[in-house]
Amino acid sequence: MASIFASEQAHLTKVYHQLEDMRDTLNAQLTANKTQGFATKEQLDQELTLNFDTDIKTMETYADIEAINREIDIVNHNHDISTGQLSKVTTLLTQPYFAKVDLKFSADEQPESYYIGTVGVDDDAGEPLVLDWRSPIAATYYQQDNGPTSYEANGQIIQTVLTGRRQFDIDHDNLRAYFDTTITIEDPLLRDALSAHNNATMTAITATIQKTQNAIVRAPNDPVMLVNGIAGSGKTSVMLQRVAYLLYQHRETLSPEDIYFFTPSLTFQHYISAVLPNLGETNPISLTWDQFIEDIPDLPSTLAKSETTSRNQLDQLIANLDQVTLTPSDVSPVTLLGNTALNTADILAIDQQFNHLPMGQQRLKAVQDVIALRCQDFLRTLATDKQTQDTVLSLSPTQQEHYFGHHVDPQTDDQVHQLTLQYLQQRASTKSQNAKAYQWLNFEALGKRLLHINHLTVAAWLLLKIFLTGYGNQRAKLVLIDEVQDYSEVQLMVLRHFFSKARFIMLGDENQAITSDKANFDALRSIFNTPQHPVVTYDLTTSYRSTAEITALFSQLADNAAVIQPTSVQDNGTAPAITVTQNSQDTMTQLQNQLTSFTALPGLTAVITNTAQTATALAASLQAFSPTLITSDKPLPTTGLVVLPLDLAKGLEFGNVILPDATTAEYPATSLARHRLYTAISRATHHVALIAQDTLTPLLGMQG
Ligand SMILES: Nc1ncnc2c1ncn2[C@@H]1O[C@H](COP(=O)(O)OP(=O)(O)OP(=O)(O)O)[C@@H](O)[C@H]1O
Repeated sequence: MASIFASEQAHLTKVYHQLEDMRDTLNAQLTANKTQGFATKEQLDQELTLNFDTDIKTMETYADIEAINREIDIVNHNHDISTGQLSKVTTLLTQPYFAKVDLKFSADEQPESYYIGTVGVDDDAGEPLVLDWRSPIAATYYQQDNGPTSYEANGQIIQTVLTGRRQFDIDHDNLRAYFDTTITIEDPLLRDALSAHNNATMTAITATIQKTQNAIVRAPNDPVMLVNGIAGSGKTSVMLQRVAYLLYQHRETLSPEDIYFFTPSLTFQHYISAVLPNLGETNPISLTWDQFIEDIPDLPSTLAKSETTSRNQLDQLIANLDQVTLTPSDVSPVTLLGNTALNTADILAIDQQFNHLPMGQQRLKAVQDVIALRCQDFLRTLATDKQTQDTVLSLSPTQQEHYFGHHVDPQTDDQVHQLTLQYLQQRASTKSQNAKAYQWLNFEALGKRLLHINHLTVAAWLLLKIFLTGYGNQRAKLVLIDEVQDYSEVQLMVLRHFFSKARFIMLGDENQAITSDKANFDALRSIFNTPQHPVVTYDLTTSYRSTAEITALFSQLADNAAVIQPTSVQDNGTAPAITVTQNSQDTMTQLQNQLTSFTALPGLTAVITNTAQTATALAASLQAFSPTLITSDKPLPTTGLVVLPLDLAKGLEFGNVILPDATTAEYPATSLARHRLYTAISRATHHVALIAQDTLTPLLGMQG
């Protein structure tokens, strides 16, 4: 054993030196590159004479500029390559690798060893020094199939034999321990990771991704994927690893700006924000549902925020749209610079020109195009107006620059007319947008008329606009929805159609549906299924977050309690503390005692309340503990006490959790309350305490 340790330490030392050499070489290259960059710039300043006197001189000048631009491009390109490489080497210098696989490719050859790290780098000879965890060979580490196994590279299945699988605990160039996981199914690295007390920010799980989780990280790129996993099963962690994996696999075609990530809260966005950067990747575009709505331009403020229209009504509306005939109340006049360019009758007449087409995108696009032409005609006529022409002729030099880009001196009537038209076009396009983007179509009025309702909802307005005009985001390639059980059917319909070209990955746990009227997973599938591409579901049933005792407590509240397993590597913890108090003073004393003991423990302590009002009131009365009251956009502190309502605790975790209002009144015997209690308890990693004044929630009857 000692000799294995010594030889692994020797290998690590060697790799570490190579990495240090690479870092020094890259730094030197970057310095040289910078010097060359300055030299090129100086050359540009000194040598380049801009001469546009004749056509030939102009062409020569352009050729010189082109040549210098090429040199600058080369310098920039070299700079980007060196910076990218340096960032990888720097990442590895904290921990060069975390695992090794020994693979035997043919019976008569010795196994080859591959060291796996957070990123990959090659040595000077172009041989892999450390393999990226996302590389094809690294799949054998995660699949954990000792003996014959295979992996896929460039579309080919490569057969091999896994003869060794070793994990390392490494700090810089210091090997602290190694574990041969072919010998034991224990996962010491996982145990270490789970006993850590870092609650303020989520950390990547690269070294310890489990087999079922790996199947999701490396899953085929199906159009719609649903990860159905119990609390703490690693849904968010796995999905972030998958994003890093997809960005690596599809580097040429997928970039972070193509990915939209729907999160439950801004606090949660802060919580996960470091994971991908630590994996060397840029975060995708993160947004909550509310941010998504706020970003929609032209959304009328009069729309109803709460959803009163059912999916069924919206399905019917969409199905019958092609039969719709526009009426005067459905359209608004088009005004240009304060003048009515087209009134409602004009617009309806244009629509009638296309009545051979069913109502829908094609027809309305045709109407839109004609309206745009008519607006141009209108401006052309306006440009003949003498007074407007005089205004143009008396524009100051600065105004001329603004409207035309240069000074003007029209000589003929025709030139004056042209300039006036240009001037009006400029003003019309910046000041009056209503000829654009179907603003002549009053979706709100149309929706109310068709649905026979007085208040149109945001979702109905959006769906109408999407189906009638093709409105939406067609650039997004991947949409991720975390905590998907908290979306209604109508919200999911909107997202599915708004991001019409995107693949979807949704993560959720029906046990954590903490508000009523949300879509269950059968409904979700019915929204996203297509005949060619049914939703592909992955189940995660092992919970990693909490001690066995806490997992047992929240598991009994699940709809599918039987399938939930605690992870076998979690150390034993302490029993949950459940206290019933007699009066409010007693409750406060219990809470303070519990806080005194919890805040002395490692990790964040959270008081999770059922409502935001209780959180605010409690935070005020617990000043002695210097609590941080978490409001929607606050990041978590690194230590101490936080007080927050359950809806803001979604997706987060805390070392120690207290539920101060575990009463019958707050958590009655309903399935919604059961889901809320399950969600609240499952936020705790190490310790949980429940306090109930008078009567404990009947949902925990067994704990009496
Ligand atoms: N393979 C793993 N290795 C190490 N830690 C893991 C692993 N899988 C999950 N965890 C840890 O378990 C905890 C829960 O993970 P995560 O938040 O991703 O789960 P989740 O299913 O999204 O949770 P929830 O739905 O309850 O909010 C995190 O601390 C995460 O680091």
